[in-house]
Amino acid sequence: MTNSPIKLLLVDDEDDYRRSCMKYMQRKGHDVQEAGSGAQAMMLLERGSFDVAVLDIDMPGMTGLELMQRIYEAKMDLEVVFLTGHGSIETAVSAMKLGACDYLTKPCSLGDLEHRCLLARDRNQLRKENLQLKALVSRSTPKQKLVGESAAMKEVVRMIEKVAPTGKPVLIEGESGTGKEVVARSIQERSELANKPFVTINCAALPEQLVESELFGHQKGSFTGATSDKLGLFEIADGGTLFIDEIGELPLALQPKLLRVLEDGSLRRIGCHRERKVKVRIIAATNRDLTQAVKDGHFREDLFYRVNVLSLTLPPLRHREGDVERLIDHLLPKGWSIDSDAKEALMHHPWPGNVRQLINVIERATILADHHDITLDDLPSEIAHPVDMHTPIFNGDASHGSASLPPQFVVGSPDLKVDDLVRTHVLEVLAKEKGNKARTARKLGIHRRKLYRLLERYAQSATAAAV
Ligand SMILES: Nc1ncnc2c1ncn2[C@@H]1O[C@H](COP(=O)(O)OP(=O)(O)OP(=O)(O)O)[C@@H](O)[C@H]1O
Repeated sequence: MTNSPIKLLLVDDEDDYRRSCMKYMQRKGHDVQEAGSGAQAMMLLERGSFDVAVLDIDMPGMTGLELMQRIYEAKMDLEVVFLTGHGSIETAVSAMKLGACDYLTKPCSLGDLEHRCLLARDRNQLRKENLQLKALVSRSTPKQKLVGESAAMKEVVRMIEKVAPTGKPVLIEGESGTGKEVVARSIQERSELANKPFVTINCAALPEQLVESELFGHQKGSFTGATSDKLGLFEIADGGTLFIDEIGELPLALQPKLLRVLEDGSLRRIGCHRERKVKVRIIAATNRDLTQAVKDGHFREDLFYRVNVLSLTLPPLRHREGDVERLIDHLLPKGWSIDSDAKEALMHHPWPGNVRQLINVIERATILADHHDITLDDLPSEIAHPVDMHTPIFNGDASHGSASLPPQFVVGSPDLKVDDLVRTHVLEVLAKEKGNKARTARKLGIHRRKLYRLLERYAQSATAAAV
């Protein structure tokens, strides 16, 4: 049992008893509020957050039992301890059935009441931790090693060690696939919150309408499809770390809500008036230039300063000297080898998709290779036989207004599919924009979410083709 202060609500219509209780609990260091009626208690419950409520059963107006019913229906996450007079044990049993965790018969010693409240508070915390653990188990990924010995990566590790123990918000910038999530986890592992929840959300991967309910939760019935109360990720991460990936994609309308949580830890679930308090460390990541997004009016300046207290930039893989080779050694499965030509080709590739792309290429090669040895033949042709990226793709016969494309892509050829053309163009632009999806989408004139969907489809069809 911990002795930290309990956030306590005392509800009793007997003024003298309630006040002496309140004085006693305050002397013991607890954070106490009082209510002389069920209605007044309900107001306080809707406004603040409590660990435990002590309710007297026999009150005029709304009885303790009715109040308990309201607490139960609103699914408030607090524990209830009942106070009952002699002869009302049966009522106390009904209260327990409604979910109260303990009851005491009046008159009782204040020391005993405090002891029961401490037990109730511990139970409340256990229940919360249980929820957090469940969320963690379903979302967690195994610990990942941050491979890299280049000067650029040594600087990243130095920064991780500096920012980790501060507990302050961190903004991680870097191209897609450079390892921003791995770095976020490694900051958490080196912080005081290492054993607390680490919860992640990717703002670009979710439809806009879902981001709000994922982050802040919702109340049953607050919109079509809200069939039950839902805890938001902020509440699940309470006491721990929330990693917000692609924060630049957070809808403008939601940004003030995030700003509030960052300012004083308060939030409201969708459709709920009750304010809740959370304590969460934010680590955000972006592959978009947030300063530019602020200038363009897509990202609030005040929020930018809140998330950008400390920042860290991940270099693209092509700027990490010697790390491609180290990563190859790390990624090759036990008992596998790679011949020198294939290794050379990998080391000379510019890796617009960074480490993630290298992982995919090696995975694909291990599917295609014979005898556990990767050769040039097992690598995608643009890596095994690179063409000069600066050679224009559309450099052909201008009089026909058509382009000279690689042989398999002759415009007008009956075998040429529109999908293949689109795919090639999308990937070329992505490579030219060095993996930056925001710029690629802008260049292509499509929304970023559309680009994400296309890339996901290409990745799936590449895996299917390899198999
Ligand atoms: N230095 C590294 N050592 C080992 N694995 C790494 C390293 N960097 C990245 N990875 C791996 O590369 C993949 C992509 O990393 P991650 O998801 O962290 O990138 P990201 O920058 O967050 O990408 P995005 O911007 O697309 O969300 C993951 O499988 C991760 O484990």
